[in-house]
Amino acid sequence: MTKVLYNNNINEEVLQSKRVAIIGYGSQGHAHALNLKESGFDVVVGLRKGKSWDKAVEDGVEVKTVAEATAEADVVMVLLPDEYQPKIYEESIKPNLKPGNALAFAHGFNIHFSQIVPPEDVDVFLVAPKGPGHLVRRTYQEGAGVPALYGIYQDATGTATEVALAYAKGIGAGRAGILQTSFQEETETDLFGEQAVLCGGVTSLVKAGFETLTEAGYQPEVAYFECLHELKLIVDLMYEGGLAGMRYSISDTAQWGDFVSGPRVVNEDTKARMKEVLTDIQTGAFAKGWILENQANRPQFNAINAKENEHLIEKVGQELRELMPFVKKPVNSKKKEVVTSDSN
Ligand SMILES: NC(=O)C1=CN([C@@H]2O[C@H](COP(=O)(O)OP(=O)(O)OC[C@H]3O[C@@H](n4cnc5c(N)ncnc54)[C@H](OP(=O)(O)O)[C@@H]3O)[C@@H](O)[C@H]2O)C=CC1
Ligand SMILES: CC[C@](O)(C(C)=O)C(=O)O
Ligand SMILES: [Mg+2]
Ligand SMILES: [Mg+2]
Repeated sequence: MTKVLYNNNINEEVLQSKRVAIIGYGSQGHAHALNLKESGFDVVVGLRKGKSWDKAVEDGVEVKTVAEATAEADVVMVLLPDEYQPKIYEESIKPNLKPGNALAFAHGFNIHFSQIVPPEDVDVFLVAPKGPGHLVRRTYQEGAGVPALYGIYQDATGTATEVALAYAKGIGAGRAGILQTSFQEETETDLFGEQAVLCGGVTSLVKAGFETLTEAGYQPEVAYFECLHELKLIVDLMYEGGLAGMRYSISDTAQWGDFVSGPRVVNEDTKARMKEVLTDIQTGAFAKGWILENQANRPQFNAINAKENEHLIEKVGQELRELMPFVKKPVNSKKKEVVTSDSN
């Protein structure tokens, strides 16, 4: 089995004498900055003036411009949206990097697809949490953590691995498990997971189930509870005990239906489509399309996003969630409004 590292395998001393700049204060940025700070590390956040800047100040974090934070730091973690990283790197990060610094990422996209080419005299590593930033923060506060991958692209100082592991421990990943990877493996598996299973796969499955029931005349509220709300409860059981753990709690009728009908819906044909998705990621076709979409100011992204927000499942869900005060309100620090060329 691959070696999994935990807190007691990692000596964080190497990071204690360093200043860490967290560039960006969104989903991942706020979690890394606050977790590292509470783990005892010296953190400065790099931002432009605006919503995130105000939020970071409110949270009691030291905030400077991206250029200033980079110039002061030994470790520079880039937690900007992937699509804006190359421009901000060229303008504000690269001119302020010093030999022996570490340049770090939470996703390998820009290094792997050569959108950022770092100088040879800095370390380059990734620490990629395998979970949304808001849960990296929430689980840390609860005394738990989200697992993370670490990978070294460039080791100019000879200490890149030590620093990366100390960083991963600082954000709480050592409570859940830290695995070694490469930039290629992290980039390709992360893109595949979010497209085929975690985000694209699940939303398509949920919508197809909801539409099948409502188009057959069943109440939208019943369809919402059946296909979306209960999904969390079922996935919680898988998280705790795998597929068998979930199957232990469901009825035998459900388990028989799982065995005979599941493969009618998700089958070899679905797997063939998944392989096509993976090929597009591996060849760089997906990355090229996403880069071009951004260069054109996201016409398709914005149109699909607007249409998705109008789906009946969203309207019904909003009404039902308002009647369930125990359901946590969505985190709204993450922008998802229409993006124009002036936004960044
Ligand atoms: N979301 C997640 O949970 C995960 C993300 N990742 C990776 O982490 C990285 C960050 O993603 P994510 O946390 O989703 O990003 P978000 O979109 O949540 O965060 C964006 C942050 O960048 C800031 N920003 C945007 N443009 C600029 C600019 N021109 N100058 C300064 N600051 C700017 C925003 O500030 P402002 O308020 O001013 O716009 C905001 O603080 C990506 O590489 C992503 O792939 C990895 C694992 C999971
Ligand atoms: C699943 C989506 C993700 O890869 C993540 C939260 O891990 C992302 O890029 O946001
Ligand atoms: Mg991911
Ligand atoms: Mg991702």
